[in-house]
Amino acid sequence: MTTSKNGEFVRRPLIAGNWKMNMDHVQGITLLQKLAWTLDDANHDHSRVEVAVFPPFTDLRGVQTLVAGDDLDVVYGAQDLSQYDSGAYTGDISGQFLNKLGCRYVLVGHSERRSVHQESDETLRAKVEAAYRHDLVPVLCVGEGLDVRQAGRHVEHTLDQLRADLEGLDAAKVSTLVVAYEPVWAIGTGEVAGPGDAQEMCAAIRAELVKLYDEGTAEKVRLLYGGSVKGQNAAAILRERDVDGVLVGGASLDVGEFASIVRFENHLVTD
Ligand SMILES: O=C[C@H](O)COP(=O)(O)O
Repeated sequence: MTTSKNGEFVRRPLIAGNWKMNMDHVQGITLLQKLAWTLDDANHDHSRVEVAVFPPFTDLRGVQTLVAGDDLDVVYGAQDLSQYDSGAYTGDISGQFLNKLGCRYVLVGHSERRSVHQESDETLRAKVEAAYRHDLVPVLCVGEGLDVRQAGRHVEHTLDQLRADLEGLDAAKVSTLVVAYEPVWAIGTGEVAGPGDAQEMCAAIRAELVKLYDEGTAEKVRLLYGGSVKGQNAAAILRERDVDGVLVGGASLDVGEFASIVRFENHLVTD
């Protein structure tokens, strides 16, 4: 996490909670309400560290109503979107609908979409474009599996995904992008990549963005790490220069744990 001389963050950190297929719309509201109270009690400064949740589609209307009704500073996004805007695509959700539900972000290419739903880079590129068409900020997820890591090809593999999914996208759009590096072997396994691994990949991604675009653009892109992040390891990861936030799965379902990740600055000195 890069800070300027006066202690301000150069890029506003983003702490994102991906609820995956957990929390029905009633449970989701309760979870979000408790999170907001907990952060309020801790006097969390949302203008300094942004907090986003990614509930299932069926929760989004309830989340929108709660956020608007209680004037919460927590923002939210969807876990996926269709590459198409409307039409005969049974089961798919248009970015237009997500925009109307007040979503700021949308996950694109989460490893569970790539593996369970076989989403190709071509599809993901179209989804990134669809997100921008509907004023949603894509959180593009990239990362390698265990076999690739063991073969020592993790950087090459992850940068290949990045290039493929961003092909044709202009610098103005990319400057608002969020990229989440999630090594698949660390997702939901308790196996967390070390802060050094997170930094190595985030630095490589930023260097690649400089090559593809320019330094000014690359410096604006926020890079997150995801994979078994908990309250106890978040600060060490977030201390790394090129890591601008975290994408949290399991621990985002536990209010105390997630709030402690959001409040990582409290642990920066002691960890
Ligand atoms: O989207 C979140 C990631 O898949 C990480 O999940 P996890 O924190 O449960 O390992």
